[in-house]
Amino acid sequence: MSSSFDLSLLGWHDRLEALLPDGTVPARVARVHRGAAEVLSAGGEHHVRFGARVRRAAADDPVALPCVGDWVALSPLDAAAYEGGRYELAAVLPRTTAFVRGGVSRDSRGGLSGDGQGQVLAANVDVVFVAEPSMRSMPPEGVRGVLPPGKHSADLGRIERLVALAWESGARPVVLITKPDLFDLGLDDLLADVAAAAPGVDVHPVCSLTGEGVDLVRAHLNGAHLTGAHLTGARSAAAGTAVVLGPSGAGKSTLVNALAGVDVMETQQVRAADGRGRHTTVHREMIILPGGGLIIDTPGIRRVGLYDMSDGVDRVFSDIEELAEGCRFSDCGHTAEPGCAVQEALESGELPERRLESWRRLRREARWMATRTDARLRSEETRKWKIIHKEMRRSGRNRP
Ligand SMILES: Nc1nc2c(ncn2[C@@H]2O[C@H](COP(=O)(O)OP(=O)(O)OP(=O)(O)O)[C@@H](O)[C@H]2O)c(=O)[nH]1
Ligand SMILES: [Zn+2]
Repeated sequence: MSSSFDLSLLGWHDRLEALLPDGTVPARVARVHRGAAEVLSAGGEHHVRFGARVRRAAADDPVALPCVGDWVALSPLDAAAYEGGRYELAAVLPRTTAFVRGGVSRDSRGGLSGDGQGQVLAANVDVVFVAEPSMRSMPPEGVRGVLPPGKHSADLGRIERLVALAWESGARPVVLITKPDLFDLGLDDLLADVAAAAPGVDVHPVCSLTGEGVDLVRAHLNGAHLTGAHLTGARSAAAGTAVVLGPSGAGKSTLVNALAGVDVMETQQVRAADGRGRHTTVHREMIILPGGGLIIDTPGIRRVGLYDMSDGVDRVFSDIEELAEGCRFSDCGHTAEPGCAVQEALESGELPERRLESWRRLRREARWMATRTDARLRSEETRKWKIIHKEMRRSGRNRP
């Protein structure tokens, strides 16, 4: 536990300095266990327990629980007070962005307001790389038969969903078209289609095998492209924090290896016949890149595609939202209503049918997710109270 870190390589910047309580030491959470965390401070790696204030806050609202990516304040402990640790985790510094599952909304100023039931999966992520392979052997869901040669099979709906999630978290999405070497013909078409599906989002091809485009990815992490409002005041060269989302076999681990310059993650040989990878496992939750910047990769983040994204959906489909403002009726369903600007755009070809359907599907899904999360939490709550009541009855019986 001795290697030390230059905190700016972990993304520490001046604005955070001002938020640090007196007498505490800054650190970044690399991993969380029950009631404790592994953190990186300038002095090295520490295992720290949550202090009383952190535990109390988390009992009121799980969103207050420290999570991977959090900047935290450590309080020194004297050796007698706590054997086995030199610090305790005294406070979580305000988050700039957060991947949250369930029960939390973002207020108008971008802050998080929990309803006591959400869970933060990763905090202070600046960039979300959405990896989509340039080709794959299987036709997209619902499409039967062999794909015509030269026509790409990128899943635009999936890209839209992941970009929506990125916006929802407060981070900036960047779409990476992986394995471009397997599909040079038609790559321009693919890039154009993806750009149309994710307006306002950078789209780059990146080949982890030849290294082409990897520097561009790195540049997004090294502050060269960091322009988000939440970063104003930050040193321009501050190292960025990223997550990589995308389907299994998209080449996420290979890309992280290429960025890190070493095999931090195990990748498997491509199955030559179909270009699809086999599932690979994660070995570390936070990968610190040599040139600065880091990648957070946790099981929770890997499943993030399943979670709530209602605001993000509105943003990724801002073109449709804008069109809808031109509809005659404010509650227009965009089907057969008179004066529907969305239908007009569809007829003129300005709006692809696929995109409107994707929007409808994701909105339905986001709504369904929200109700399902609520239902699950309600039943968990009921179960918890049943246990508590049972224990109260039992301890009542045992009383002399
Ligand atoms: N041709 C080519 N193959 C690549 C490229 N990048 C990755 N691959 C291969 O694609 C396969 C899958 O890559 P991984 O990095 O394991 O994919 P992943 O997205 O991490 O997959 P999961 O861990 O299952 O989520 C591996 O066999 C890689 O060698 C690329 O740029 N070009
Ligand atoms: Zn309409």
